[in-house]
Amino acid sequence: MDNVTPPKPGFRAASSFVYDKAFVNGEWVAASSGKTFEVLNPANGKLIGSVPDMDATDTENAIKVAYKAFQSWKETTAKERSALLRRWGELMVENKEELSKLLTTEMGKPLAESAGELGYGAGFLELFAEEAKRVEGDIIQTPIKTRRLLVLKQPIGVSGMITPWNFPSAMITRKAGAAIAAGCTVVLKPAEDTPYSALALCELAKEAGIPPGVLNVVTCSRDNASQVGRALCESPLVTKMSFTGSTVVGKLLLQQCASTVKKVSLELGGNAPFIVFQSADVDAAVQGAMGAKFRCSGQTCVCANRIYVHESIYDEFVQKLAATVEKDLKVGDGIAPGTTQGPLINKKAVEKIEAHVQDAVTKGAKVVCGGKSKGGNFFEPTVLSEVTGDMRCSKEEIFGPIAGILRFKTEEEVVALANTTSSGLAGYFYSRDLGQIWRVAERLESGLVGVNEGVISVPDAPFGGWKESGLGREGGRYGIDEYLEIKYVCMGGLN
Ligand SMILES: NC(=O)C1=CN([C@@H]2O[C@H](COP(=O)(O)OP(=O)(O)OC[C@H]3O[C@@H](n4cnc5c(N)ncnc54)[C@H](OP(=O)(O)O)[C@@H]3O)[C@@H](O)[C@H]2O)C=CC1
Ligand SMILES: O=C(O)CCCC(=O)O
Repeated sequence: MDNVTPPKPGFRAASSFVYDKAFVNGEWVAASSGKTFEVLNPANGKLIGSVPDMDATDTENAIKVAYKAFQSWKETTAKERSALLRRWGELMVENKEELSKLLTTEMGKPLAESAGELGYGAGFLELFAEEAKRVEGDIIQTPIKTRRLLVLKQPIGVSGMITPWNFPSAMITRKAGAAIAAGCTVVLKPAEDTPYSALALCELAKEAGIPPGVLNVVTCSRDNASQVGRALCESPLVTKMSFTGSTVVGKLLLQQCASTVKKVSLELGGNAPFIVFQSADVDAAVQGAMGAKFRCSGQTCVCANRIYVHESIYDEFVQKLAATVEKDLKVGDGIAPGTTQGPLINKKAVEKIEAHVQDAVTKGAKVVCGGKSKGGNFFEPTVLSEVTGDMRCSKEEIFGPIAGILRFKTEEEVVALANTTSSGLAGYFYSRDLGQIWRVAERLESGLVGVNEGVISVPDAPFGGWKESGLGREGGRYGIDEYLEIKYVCMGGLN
């Protein structure tokens, strides 16, 4: 593997954050095959650069490095790990402007959203810097006088991670921050579309003083993703696997992890209901739907997917949502000032959204606004009325800027409809009836519930899904548990 000299540390321009090698053992390395793959800007199709197309052999090498580093990293104190994580987070904030430009360039979301993601991502490092010091064991009351019963919490070991393109920075710190705080080491594969944000984070981790081998990033193309994933899932040296992405890939990785009985965290697809009850403040619900639906051009796993509106306020809601979409949303290159809707990630995503609109219209939905591609990877933010449960946009995760609006009559009916899917990530509802707020919050079958709020993610709260939306929790004080093993120690022979 040939090493390259990275640019000098300190505050710098976005272009100097473009690292074109993978990061293993604190060094910038090429793929052992010498192969690379191209990364394109989704807004204009222009080449950003090329990064190593690593394979199973490179991954196994990175795993060995991480395993070796784990032997010393697990012996560090929580205070030491905390200080390094805190500095890593501070560096993200200090370089937020330039990192945001890089993120927008490779992923497409508007600059303001990229800056928001950088702040959110740095927030996980701050949080886990604090939580590192709160990993505490227990001394249990003993039922036998000559014994003392202790519970220790220890780092689980080398943690494999696979992250998606929609949050190329925050999904890394949400996972790696928790693992490193717990005393684990990391081998991470970012998405093919967005390796640069991951590599920039490696440089900042190095600058923060995180030792070689603790954080390793293996880049690869979509063609190599399955062999890299398999190497992580099947390695006996990797004792934890964490994935964010589609449900279909999550299920595959879960099967692969069975061979070594790894602890697995999965953050998978959603199909979030967004319910507007009769008592709701309709204007507030419209604003909530704008955030829940159109953030990241609809490409988040917690985006509102099925918008159920009570029949008595249906027409008012549809008209107000469409008017707000037309007034407030501007499609364009995320780098351009004023853009609120960047491109979708690639052509395949645009084709999927077009197919959803066509399917809905064929089955009786009406296009209230939008509905068409705008060329390249751009798609008009779209509001569809008269949507029904048999349409693809109700049954599948849309992952794009289509707001499909369904009618309902009763609370009982809509809660049952909301819970009909195999997904259970996020759910939202607007109501001013206190009894209803408690009932519905408790009855929705999802890991996250927004009550009179459309954007609810914060580093401090647990994030994760029920049913086929996932396993485990990230963020908050719960996130670090995923990277810890519990050990019961029985001390006997005492008088
Ligand atoms: N929960 C969430 O936040 C996300 C949900 N999705 C859902 O998935 C749909 C498709 O998006 P897509 O990007 O294809 O999602 P994927 O699940 O394919 O991608 C997520 C990550 O998994 C990797 N990956 C893909 N196939 C494998 C494999 N066989 N073994 C190991 N790793 C693999 C990807 O690598 P590579 O990029 O190289 O393919 C990427 O790093 C979206 O429309 C959306 O519905 C997508 C992204 C995030
Ligand atoms: O789409 C995702 O996987 C992450 C959602 C971002 C968030 O709200 O944390």
